[in-house]
Amino acid sequence: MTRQSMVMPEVAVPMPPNTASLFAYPPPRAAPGVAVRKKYIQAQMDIGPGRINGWVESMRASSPTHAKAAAVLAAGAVDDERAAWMVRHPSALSKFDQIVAASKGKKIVMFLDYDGTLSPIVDDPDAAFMSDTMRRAVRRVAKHFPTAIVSGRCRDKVFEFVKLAELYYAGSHGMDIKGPTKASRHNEAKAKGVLFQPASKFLPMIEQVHDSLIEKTKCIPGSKVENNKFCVSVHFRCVDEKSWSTLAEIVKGELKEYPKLKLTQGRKVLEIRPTIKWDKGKALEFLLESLGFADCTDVLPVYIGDDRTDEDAFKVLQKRGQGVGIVVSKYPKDTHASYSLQEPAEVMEFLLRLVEWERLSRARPKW
Ligand SMILES: O=P(O)(O)OC[C@H]1O[C@H](O[C@H]2O[C@H](CO)[C@@H](O)[C@H](O)[C@H]2O)[C@H](O)[C@@H](O)[C@@H]1O
Repeated sequence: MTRQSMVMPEVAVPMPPNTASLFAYPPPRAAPGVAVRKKYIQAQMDIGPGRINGWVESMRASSPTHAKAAAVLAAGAVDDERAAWMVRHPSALSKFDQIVAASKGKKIVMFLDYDGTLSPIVDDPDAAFMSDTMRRAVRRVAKHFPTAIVSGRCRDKVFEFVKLAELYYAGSHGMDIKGPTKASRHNEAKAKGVLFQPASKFLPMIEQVHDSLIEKTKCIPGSKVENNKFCVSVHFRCVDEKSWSTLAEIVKGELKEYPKLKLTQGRKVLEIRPTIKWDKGKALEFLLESLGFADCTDVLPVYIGDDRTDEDAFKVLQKRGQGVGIVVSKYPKDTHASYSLQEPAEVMEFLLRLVEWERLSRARPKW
């Protein structure tokens, strides 16, 4: 494997210090000193067993309300920070030619997160529908490149949203992987029929936790507990901030009873999952291997995602020195991705450009 196959923006700007965690926007630019900023970054790390105040701070930082972030942007308060971030993580659209040039002689394999990447973030997780135009774009991508959806959601649920049988699906943050059920020209590879569930022994435990949390959170208006099969999501997007500490106490209390489970955090969601060493990054590696690209230099994995859990996949690409990581975000955030796109609409534009480029390059005479 050569370092040359990792596609980095041409601008030679060093990565920011590796804090290993993704932090949300807006950072406290007006903060007078390092201490405040440190506290802010700390609050964004995965929640440890610490005090409830720390939990609540972390919950607050997990995803800014769009109104708040937009207001800060409108005030021009973070223009410099954003411009600097865009230099380090340029738009995958503006650097499209650079990205496709790097794919010369290589097979592109596409990995797509679902929420916040293919569908916009909405209040009700059950209503995070994907538009028909996005579905058409993903279908077209999958005609040209092996394509996988990698999501924190239960695999069946994400399939209900995406509805494309020709794709690979990795649900429960990669803990539930299944190959396509519909034939396509990429399916002859070894991944056909693959089913991989490294956390299957946790299924009864997750069921118990889910049922118990449904009961215990009934008293908190707006909270929602989602069964993602091998993990449980506790949503607080619609919970009044005054009740966040109560919700955190409940989740913390539940975790105490299950030392084999741990807590991570997504966008306004607390996620309980097995302590096994498996994540979206491992799922990406597993799928590449299943597709027959384990130690190949002629493959270019492209991973697009918006969440902290997608950072595990970006880190894998970085470590392999291979591929293109694209973070979906309107706001600066600490990331291991090389490029950025602002929102699902831009993701769609990128996917369609890729399809068009592939179509034209096939038609082009090769001399
Ligand atoms: O890996 P992903 O596909 O990005 O899934 C991560 C979580 O996404 C969903 O929650 C998020 O989107 C919801 C709908 O827009 C939003 O209401 C919620 O606040 C977000 O956290 C999903 O419901 C979770 O189960 C996933 O873990």
